[in-house]
Amino acid sequence: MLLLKRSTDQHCGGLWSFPGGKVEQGESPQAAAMRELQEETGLTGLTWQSLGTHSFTYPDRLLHFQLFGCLCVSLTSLDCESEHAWVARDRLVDYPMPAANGALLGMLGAYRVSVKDGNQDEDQDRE
Ligand SMILES: Nc1nc2c([nH]c(=O)n2[C@@H]2O[C@H](COP(=O)(O)OP(=O)(O)OP(=O)(O)O)[C@@H](O)[C@H]2O)c(=O)[nH]1
Repeated sequence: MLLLKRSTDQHCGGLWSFPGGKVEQGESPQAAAMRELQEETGLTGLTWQSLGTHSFTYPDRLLHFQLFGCLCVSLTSLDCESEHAWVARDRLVDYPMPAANGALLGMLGAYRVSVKDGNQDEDQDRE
């Protein structure tokens, strides 16, 4: 899984978060996820899966999340402004994240990845 370290001037600054951001007017949640991934990491995601929705209230804002999983098959375009880390699913707990992410991590349990490559199913390690 790809995590980005939030800059100190952002909401939840200094914590690790998934690539993402706010949906713009007239944009679908998946289109927003694809755009934010591209803007924040330079990557293009494939085989997008919706993993569910979650609402969380911070002291200063109410947020509605829609979480997607995708594969990033080619990493040659990786270009993150912020510090980033590729983290195995079972190590995500080692990275301090915003309070809302507790539930998001639970939703990742529904994410199953396999890439059809000829007759073989391969596990993909860049989620
Ligand atoms: N991208 C992202 N945002 C998260 C996560 N968890 C979480 O609580 N948030 C919150 O979701 C909100 C939207 O994220 P964002 O700040 O990245 O969105 P953005 O890039 O469109 O906004 P900006 O351009 O104003 O910084 C923020 O309040 C952020 O703290 C997460 O895992 N990833």
